[in-house]
Amino acid sequence: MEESVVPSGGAAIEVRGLWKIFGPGADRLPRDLLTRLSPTELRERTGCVAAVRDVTLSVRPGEAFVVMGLSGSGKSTLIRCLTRLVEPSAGEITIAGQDVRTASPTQLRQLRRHRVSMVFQHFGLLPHRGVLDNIAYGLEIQGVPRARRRRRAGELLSLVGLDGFADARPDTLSGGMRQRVGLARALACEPEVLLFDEPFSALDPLIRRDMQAEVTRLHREAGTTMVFVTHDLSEALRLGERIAIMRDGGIVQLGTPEELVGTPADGHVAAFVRDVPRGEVLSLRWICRRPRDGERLDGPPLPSGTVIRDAVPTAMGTALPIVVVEDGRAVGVVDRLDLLSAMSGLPGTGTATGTGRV
Ligand SMILES: Nc1ncnc2c1ncn2[C@@H]1O[C@H](COP(=O)(O)OP(=O)(O)OP(=O)(O)O)[C@@H](O)[C@H]1O
Repeated sequence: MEESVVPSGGAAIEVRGLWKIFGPGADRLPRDLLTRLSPTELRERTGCVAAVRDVTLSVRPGEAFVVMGLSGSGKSTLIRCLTRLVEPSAGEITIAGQDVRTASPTQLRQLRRHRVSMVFQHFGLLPHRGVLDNIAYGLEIQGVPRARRRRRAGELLSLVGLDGFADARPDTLSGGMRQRVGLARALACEPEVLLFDEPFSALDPLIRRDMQAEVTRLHREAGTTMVFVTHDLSEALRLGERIAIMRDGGIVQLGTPEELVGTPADGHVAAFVRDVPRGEVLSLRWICRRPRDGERLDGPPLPSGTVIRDAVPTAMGTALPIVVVEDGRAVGVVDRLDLLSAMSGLPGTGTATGTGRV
């Protein structure tokens, strides 16, 4: 094992106490000053910006993880710090088993070429090369022989649905097609971790949905760890198994879509998720409650992971409470009123808060 390859406790990405300060004398600012001052005070007193502010997070192998926040909240800086495209001011980062902060230039190069790929909003394609050669570019840098890299690039070309465009120049393609080329190029190297910085925000809404579905499919099939940066909540909910919401460089809440929608940590998160259709995100696991005295328990069973919307037809077909089942065991009940109140965001009649499980 190389010297700076450290165990990361099984995580694909481990970030601890990460800071990135931009501005005059940024790296000489004492830590207690940084933690004491609000973002505005820091800017006014020192002229510096804490783009990333004491971020700690851990991404599991094979997880689809989203970093979300408004413009200027620090998402891009955070994701760029992961491979030191932006040099962090302080903190620890381990990615694909590599201690990034102590990595030598050679180790960093190896990491970026072989193990971690990045897909950018503006594609980053080489304009003078055809599609196939663009896809093969990462393999070329790795020193893969020409015949092998062209064969692999050809496979990826098919995978992203661009058969027949091997020789086309990027500027003759639509935005969606160019993003597919960017994605194929990132996938060609079979990275352990894929980082996406607002990959779909330059695309039309329909193409954007196609690409999101494509990436979700690839994620399911290949199981690659993926981190997405986005400012779009519906994209975050569609792609992310867990979502970190950033504000002023820090993480305000990190959780599953259900946790963010069901129990937003503060007014900022609540404002973000206010318009989310709760019936499409919250599951029966979240809203089920203990049976009341005398309540019948011979109603139809449904798995606890069923989202509310999908439970509606069953609820319509019975007057009895639905029995919520997990691992072959009843964990609670929900009736029509519980479903309605959960969908509307109003408090239920019983204890349907996710805490009332049997
Ligand atoms: N190179 C830089 N020099 C100085 N300040 C910077 C630099 N890069 C980013 N910042 C500042 O750091 C903060 C976070 O920026 P960042 O681009 O990471 O946010 P973001 O959430 O990705 O926003 P966007 O979605 O608009 O890209 C902002 O206040 C930004 O102005």
